[in-house]
Amino acid sequence: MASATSHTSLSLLPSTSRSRSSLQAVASISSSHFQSVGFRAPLRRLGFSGTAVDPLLVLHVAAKIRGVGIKGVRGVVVSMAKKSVGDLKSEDLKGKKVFVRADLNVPLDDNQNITDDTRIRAAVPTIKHLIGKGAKVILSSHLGRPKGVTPKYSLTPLVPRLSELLGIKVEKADDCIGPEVEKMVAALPEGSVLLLENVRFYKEEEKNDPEFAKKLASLADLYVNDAFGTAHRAHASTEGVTKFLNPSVAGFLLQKELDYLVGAVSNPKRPFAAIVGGSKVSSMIGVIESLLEKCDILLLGGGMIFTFYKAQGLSVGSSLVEEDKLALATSLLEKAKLKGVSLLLPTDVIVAASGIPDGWMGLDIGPDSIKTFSDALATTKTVIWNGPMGVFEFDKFAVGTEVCRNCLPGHPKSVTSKYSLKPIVPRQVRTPWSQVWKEASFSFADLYANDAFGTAHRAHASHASIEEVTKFLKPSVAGFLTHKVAQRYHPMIFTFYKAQQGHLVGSSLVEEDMYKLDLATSLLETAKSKGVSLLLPTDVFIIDKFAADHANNKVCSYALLNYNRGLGIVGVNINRN
Ligand SMILES: Nc1ncnc2c1ncn2[C@@H]1O[C@H](COP(=O)(O)OP(=O)(O)OP(=O)(O)O)[C@@H](O)[C@H]1O
Ligand SMILES: O=C(O)[C@H](O)COP(=O)(O)O
Repeated sequence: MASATSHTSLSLLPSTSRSRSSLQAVASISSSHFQSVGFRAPLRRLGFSGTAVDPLLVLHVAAKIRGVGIKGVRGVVVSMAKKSVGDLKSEDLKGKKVFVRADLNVPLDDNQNITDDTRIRAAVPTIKHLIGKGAKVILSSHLGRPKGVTPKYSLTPLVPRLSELLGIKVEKADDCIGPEVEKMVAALPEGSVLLLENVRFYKEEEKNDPEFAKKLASLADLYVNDAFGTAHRAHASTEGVTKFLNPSVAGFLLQKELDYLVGAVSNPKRPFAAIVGGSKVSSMIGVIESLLEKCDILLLGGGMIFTFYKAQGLSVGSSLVEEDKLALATSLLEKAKLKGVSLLLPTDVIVAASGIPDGWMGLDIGPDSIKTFSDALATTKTVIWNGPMGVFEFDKFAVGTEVCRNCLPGHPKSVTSKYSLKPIVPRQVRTPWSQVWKEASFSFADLYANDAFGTAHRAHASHASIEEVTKFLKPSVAGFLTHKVAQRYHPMIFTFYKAQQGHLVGSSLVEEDMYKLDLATSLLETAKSKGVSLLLPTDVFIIDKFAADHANNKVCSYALLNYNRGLGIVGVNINRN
């Protein structure tokens, strides 16, 4: 696929020579990767050639497939010897007080509404099983990372949804230990649930303080851990309590995830890839070392990559670096080589200006890396994933994580992850949102005006109130603000694209008359003859399904807007036929 213009470097970063020299136009990623995402942050190519683009990858993977084919491994799920809640008999549970640690760390909006209840729903089978057998469930969780008692991290907003899903009225305590809680526990009838307050309101929780663990344990007769998302933490309510409660067993969710994980790691369908991201290499040393023994391809992303870059002598600006782990990074790279594991580091990153004047921070992997990673993932049969590729909490740095997620083999079943991707999957994507919105919201109005210019680029998948609504309300018109800005950033580039034979412009604004097309061609030629570097964006941010249906889609002016702001132009390549 070629781009609209030559791959000229665009100097869009602030005027430090280092920045200039390292920024290039994005040109090599297929549009399908970007149908639903948009880049609006600068890109920096890192030139990390040592391990990133691995020409031997295909051969290596083919060799692994041949090697493994002989063993004939087929996606075996290995059962853990650990006891689970399903192993407990009715007589073990009837009338018993069961301390259930779940991970109810759900996202809440500013009004304390749950924006994604996946974790609550995931906890339900275990709780229902227990109450169905006459147990008294003492339900515990953390929410967020509070420092002391913090009302906005109270578990109270979860009570209605929990009650609804369980079909019983869930009681809620204002604390998680102490005489009041003990009283409430004593009053619990069989088959009921008492939700304790956020266990992290006590600093002793994260410190795994034995006294605190003992107090929690004293509330119950036995223990069930179903908090998979928190299973990597040795906290009082996850690890500490097990020293005081017997039996201590896994809940259904934890058991299921462990089965997948153990199956995936000990007996993977090959090629077997591991994706390790997140913020720090220090917290992943053990994971990486152990994965190097097992996997064929190791993809590294997130903040930890900068320690690897720095260890290779590359400049990393103000990005996250663990200075004391440079030697470790080098040794991990060497170990990968030794073990024949294709260790892929991103070759480019998306950067953001930081408060430090001369600094930039790498906050997501860039398009080239995404392409490399996607290609690598396309060859695999098993993937385990821990940690995001970038600062996914911000839309513009969530792209690497999101695109990799979409490339997973057999997505989503073959994946096991400590790191849940659900916070970055817009809720509407997972529900039949067009139907929901059609019935719920759009029926309120007779016609529609969109004046949300700042959100105008959001038509791709998730924002029904911007694009989907227009299918149900006629007329749908621009508000004054949207109209004004659209006029100002008149996307003339598409006339130039069209004038260059063969470029697809979808439904973008083109001045079709031959005069304008000829004019555009002659301007391009004049620029050439005068030796002027006429730079057109090599890619643009589009709305709607550009790749699927070029004819009926529009290309928005965001690239130009960003160009004018000096923010960089990244997004979807302009295709040639
Ligand atoms: N390039 C980056 N620079 C800084 N932070 C990053 C980068 N990429 C990802 N992150 C951050 O990493 C975090 C996730 O990392 P991780 O899974 O290690 O969790 P953590 O909470 O940081 O660490 P832990 O769970 O070990 O306490 C996310 O909050 C994400 O914003
Ligand atoms: O959301 C999560 O990753 C889990 O609930 C664990 O939360 P934590 O990272 O704050 O321990």
